[in-house]
Amino acid sequence: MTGDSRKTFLGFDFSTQRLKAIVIGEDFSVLHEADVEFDVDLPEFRTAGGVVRGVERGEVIAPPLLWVKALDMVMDRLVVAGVDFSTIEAVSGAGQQHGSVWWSKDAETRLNTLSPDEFLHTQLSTAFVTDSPVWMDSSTTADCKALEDAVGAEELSKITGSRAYERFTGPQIRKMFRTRPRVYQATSRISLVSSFACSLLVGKIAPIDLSDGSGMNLLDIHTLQWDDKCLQACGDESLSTKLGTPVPSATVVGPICSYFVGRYGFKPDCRVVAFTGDNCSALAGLRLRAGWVGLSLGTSDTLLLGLPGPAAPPAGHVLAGPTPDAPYMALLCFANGSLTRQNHRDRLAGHSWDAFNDLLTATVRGNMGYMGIYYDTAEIVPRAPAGRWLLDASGRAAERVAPQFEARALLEGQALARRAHAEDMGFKLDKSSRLIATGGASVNKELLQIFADVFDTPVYVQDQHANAALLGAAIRAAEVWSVASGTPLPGSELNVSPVATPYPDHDKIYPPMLARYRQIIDTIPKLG
Ligand SMILES: Nc1ncnc2c1ncn2[C@@H]1O[C@H](COP(=O)(O)OP(=O)(O)O)[C@@H](O)[C@H]1O
Ligand SMILES: O=C(CO)[C@@H](O)[C@H](O)COP(=O)(O)O
Repeated sequence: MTGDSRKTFLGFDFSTQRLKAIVIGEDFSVLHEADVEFDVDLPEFRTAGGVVRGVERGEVIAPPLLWVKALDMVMDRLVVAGVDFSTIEAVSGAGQQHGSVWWSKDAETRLNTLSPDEFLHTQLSTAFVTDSPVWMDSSTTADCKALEDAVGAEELSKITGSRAYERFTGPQIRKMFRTRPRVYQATSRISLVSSFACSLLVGKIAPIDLSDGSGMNLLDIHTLQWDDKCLQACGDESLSTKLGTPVPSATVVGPICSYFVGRYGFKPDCRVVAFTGDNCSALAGLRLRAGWVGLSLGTSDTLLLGLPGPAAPPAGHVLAGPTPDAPYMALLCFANGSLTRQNHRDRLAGHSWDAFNDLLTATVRGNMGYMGIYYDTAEIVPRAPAGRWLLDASGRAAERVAPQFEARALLEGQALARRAHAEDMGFKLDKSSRLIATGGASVNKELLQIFADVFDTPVYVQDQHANAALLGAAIRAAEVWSVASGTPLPGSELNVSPVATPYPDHDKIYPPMLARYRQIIDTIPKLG
């Protein structure tokens, strides 16, 4: 459709299990969508849940070529969906946080000279020196300790907004520097998953944005620059060059590269806006108001809150925010989210969420005293190894428990954990609060009902789209383009609708369970 005057905006989400793409109009309405599920659509990479378990305990990686191949695949699906790429004014994206991409010495040249006649993955087959450690990796406990010893645990939290966490990129870089020095030396640049994905779109190594950059234990969230002490503790003098200078999230990184112009028909002046972390993008997509807390139910479960200024939390994280409305944000992440729910759904009810929900409704709130903690993968909050604890009403380990009690124990246990640790981090929740749920599991009303009862607050979902990170990516592209080009856009307000409100007796059931949850986690083993 040449000469079409519509303006559209493209967003990507390179999340843990899939790559999603969305095209929105000037009013932010959704025009087209496509996605690529890594395990199903790219079986040659042999991922399970989008990742590969490494040989070492706690090691979790993903091959960057998987994401490269997925990009061409999702683009082809957008073509089939009828997208006219010549109307796209700007592109942005989100990526799973903390994962690092290790570029080889010739990567920049390869990115600069991409030919539209060949697939990206054939042209970039030698662009990476190793697989990417991702956010589920928990193999860097020794590096976290070394970083905290070098900087001071509280000082690190003051500077970077987080104590040292296994999945954070600084400790991951330190492990690479320590255990695989040749890989470290052979690396020209280190990207986050978000800035790596952006690099493919701009045909050069794109800068790390400040919001996702705050998930590394390397950035001073006050000065918004790399902190020298943290850099020294994690690598050598070449580390700041390998990372490049971080930029505000609202930066136009460049025009789209000629590969996308030649292959898909983008305009040469289509702008690429810095990509950010998926949770940062979700915060942008949810456009949270005061008192609203975001609940992202993707592979991980996260709680999100906009903050007016930086803070030094004892647990959880404070990041630079992704938009001017949210200069800072609080984030609490639980590793055992949807994949853990899905594993136990398969075990207890077969492959159907409806059958799993039937189990949930076959037992009462409070679950006759059965409580469970299910960590299929090492947990982040609290820091604990994989394990499973199921207790009966008298506090004894329960065995051979009927599936309905297990199903509810799993979900009530998860919701109680989210609430307890949110309180510990200082998330303010009261009757006037709202939880705004997003991500794959936010379509499950039985699950959201449990969160409403445990949190003593109604749960809402966004009307426009179930995936705020993806929508947020396209909205960020539109908003940054609008400012940069001086072209006002009509945009649209966020509409949310209530899907679950607390039952009247919830406050008799869940506060005692919350106290019991705290006692139980005191007794389970901890990482480190
Ligand atoms: N009806 C449902 N109830 C609970 N969870 C669901 C439901 N439908 C999908 N999911 C979960 O959503 C998850 C994917 O969510 P998504 O936000 O796409 O993840 P990510 O962004 O991390 O790749 C799957 O692991 C699946 O278990
Ligand atoms: O580690 C974190 C946040 O700190 C995770 O939330 C990742 O960002 C993965 O996100 P999802 O794929 O689960 O949305």
